[in-house]
Amino acid sequence: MAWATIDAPKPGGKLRQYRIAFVVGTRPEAIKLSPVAHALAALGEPPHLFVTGQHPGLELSDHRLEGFTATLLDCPGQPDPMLHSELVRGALKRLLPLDPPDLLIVQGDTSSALGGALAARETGVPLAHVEAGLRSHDPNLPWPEEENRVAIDRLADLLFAPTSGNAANLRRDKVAGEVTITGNSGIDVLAELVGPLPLKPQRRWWPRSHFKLLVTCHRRENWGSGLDRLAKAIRVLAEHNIHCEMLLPPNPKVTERMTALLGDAPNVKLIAPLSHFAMIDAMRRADLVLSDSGGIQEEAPALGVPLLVLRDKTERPEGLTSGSMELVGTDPERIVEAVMRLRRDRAALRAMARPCLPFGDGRAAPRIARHCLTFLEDRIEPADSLTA
Ligand SMILES: CC(=O)N[C@H]1[C@@H](OP(=O)(O)OP(=O)(O)OC[C@H]2O[C@@H](n3ccc(=O)[nH]c3=O)[C@H](O)[C@@H]2O)O[C@H](CO)[C@@H](O)[C@@H]1O
Repeated sequence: MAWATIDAPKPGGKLRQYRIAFVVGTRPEAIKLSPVAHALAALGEPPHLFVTGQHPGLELSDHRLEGFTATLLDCPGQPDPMLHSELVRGALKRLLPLDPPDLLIVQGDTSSALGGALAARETGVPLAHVEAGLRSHDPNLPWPEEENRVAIDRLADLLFAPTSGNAANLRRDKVAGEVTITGNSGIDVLAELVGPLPLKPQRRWWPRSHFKLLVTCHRRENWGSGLDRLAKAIRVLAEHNIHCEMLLPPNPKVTERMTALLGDAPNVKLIAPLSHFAMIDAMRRADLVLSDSGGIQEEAPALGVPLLVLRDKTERPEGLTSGSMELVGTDPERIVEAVMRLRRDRAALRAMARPCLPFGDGRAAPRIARHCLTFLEDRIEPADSLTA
């Protein structure tokens, strides 16, 4: 494995170069780990990336990660996410002992993150979890992510909780590792893309000929009948002159189904996956977003974009408390009622569109990077000085 090295003395006069590695499997992991990688690099500790291949089309350069050394694990996502975790775990169990990192960092709740966490534990590599403590308190919603979160948090030495509610979940679970509230690094990325946070309210809802929705739906729980119900709601809304941009996810099964259900619907435009910048722009241009995504629940409040969440439960209740989003599930009547109500009631829509920061202030990554270094200094340097 090629570790990036820096010849100059470390900031603070230290000569020790730590070896920090990340596991990156999916687009949201790349989005949220990019600012952490850059914050570590700014402290003289550029991380090495283990890219699992869970999302085969993932381009590191789309997320400003191309400058970091990387090992490709060649473990594409599997229909059975548990099998995928096993593949990542096996690949890393072979690689980590060859040149062990001082710290392995995983993010979120993907099968890549779980595989990385298990491999770290089994090879004795300390583990940090970015985005720790999220809980829907229902092992099936979302599955397997809720189980993955609980398992990773139990294994981690360092737990970076985005919010105080996430930290409370971790205390309730009596995790053994050290918990720090940092904010979500996904909000740091928004600050890079749209400018300093908090944003000023920008939406006016001047009378327009049509009301515009942006819709994303990719969660496993919504495959099958959930997609049928959502498509039914969108057809009804389109008949009421509500224009809908439906974002097709990379998953071909979901894309084929949505194309079959909505390909010919008037006022509905099906669009291919967008770059993160284009996605944020599309969210800001929509009057209302409908989504089952986790990351979009964090981004919408910060951008001041009203959001209806196409799920029955969320692990991000902070967005509900802030008034930026509502849970509507996938019942067509409930979705249509909520959209029509908000189209009529502009005051309610405007109240949902006040930019707010329940998931972090945009400075999570430097906090996470500093904590990682403090942990390594405390852990490694005393041992080094004993053997010197
Ligand atoms: C159920 C759930 O919440 N699952 C998790 C999932 O992602 P999550 O559900 O957030 O995954 P998505 O695929 O929706 O990715 C969301 C991110 O991708 C961006 N986007 C979306 C569509 C598009 O065409 N282009 C684009 O750039 C969004 O702006 C957002 O930043 O993995 C994340 C990373 O571990 C976790 O934080 C989430 O908890």
